[in-house]
Amino acid sequence: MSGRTPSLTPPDDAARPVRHPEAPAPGELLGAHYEHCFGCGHGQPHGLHLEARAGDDPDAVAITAEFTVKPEHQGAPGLAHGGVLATALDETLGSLNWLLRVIAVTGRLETDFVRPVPVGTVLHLDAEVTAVAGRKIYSTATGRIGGPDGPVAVRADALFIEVKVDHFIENGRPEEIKAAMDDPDQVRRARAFEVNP
Ligand SMILES: CCCCCCCCCCCCCCCC(=O)SCCNC(=O)CCNC(=O)[C@H](O)C(C)(C)COP(=O)(O)OP(=O)(O)OC[C@H]1O[C@@H](n2cnc3c(N)ncnc32)[C@H](O)[C@@H]1OP(=O)(O)O
Repeated sequence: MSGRTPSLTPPDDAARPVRHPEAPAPGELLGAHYEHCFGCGHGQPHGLHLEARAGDDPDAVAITAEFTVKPEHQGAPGLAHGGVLATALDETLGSLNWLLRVIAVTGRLETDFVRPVPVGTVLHLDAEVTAVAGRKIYSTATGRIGGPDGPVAVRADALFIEVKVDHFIENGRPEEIKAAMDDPDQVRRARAFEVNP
């Protein structure tokens, strides 16, 4: 059974998350935040190509996402690699921050693997921010198989930490940082760094 560690439990004075007024509308596809992202980028041939959508409840900071397990995502024969499934959860949880319009990175990700996930399966994910305390964003995600209401195969609790854009500029490899910053498309440039255009 899942036993969440104390650092994933929001403090008593944590705030309810608030969807940014300019967040994507309920049901809207989020698209890739960065074309070379392993989780969502369209320019990554072996990536997950995860497609995330803003959740239907306008009062919740929530999203849904889908990821199809391909042969290149195997661990055991015919089954998804656990690390790939954790990546799908991480990417889905990371996409939530676009609804808050906050730049944040994963600090902690705790994953339960409940059922094996065969190649060819569509993993139906849903994720929600549960609380915000200063720079700390608490969120949770579930992945189901056989349909959006199917049995749970994976789930995760996470703590994301808000960072400044300097986090990427100071730590990323200069070639990719320069290419992302030089992108003439303002919205794409902003999304690569998950900031307001
Ligand atoms: C050109 C390309 C551009 C691309 C632009 C992309 C931009 C859009 C990104 C979206 C991407 C999506 C993809 C999926 C999301 C990833 O996979 S992100 C990648 C994986 N994550 C990382 O690389 C993070 C690596 N870690 C770090 O850089 C640093 O440890 C962190 C997380 C920034 C924290 O360091 P810090 O800012 O010095 O924070 P610190 O003061 O230590 O801690 C702040 C608070 O958080 C708590 N905390 C920090 N870490 C932890 C932890 N691991 N566990 C528990 N508590 C923690 C501290 O206890 C502290 O709590 P309080 O004392 O305030 O109560």
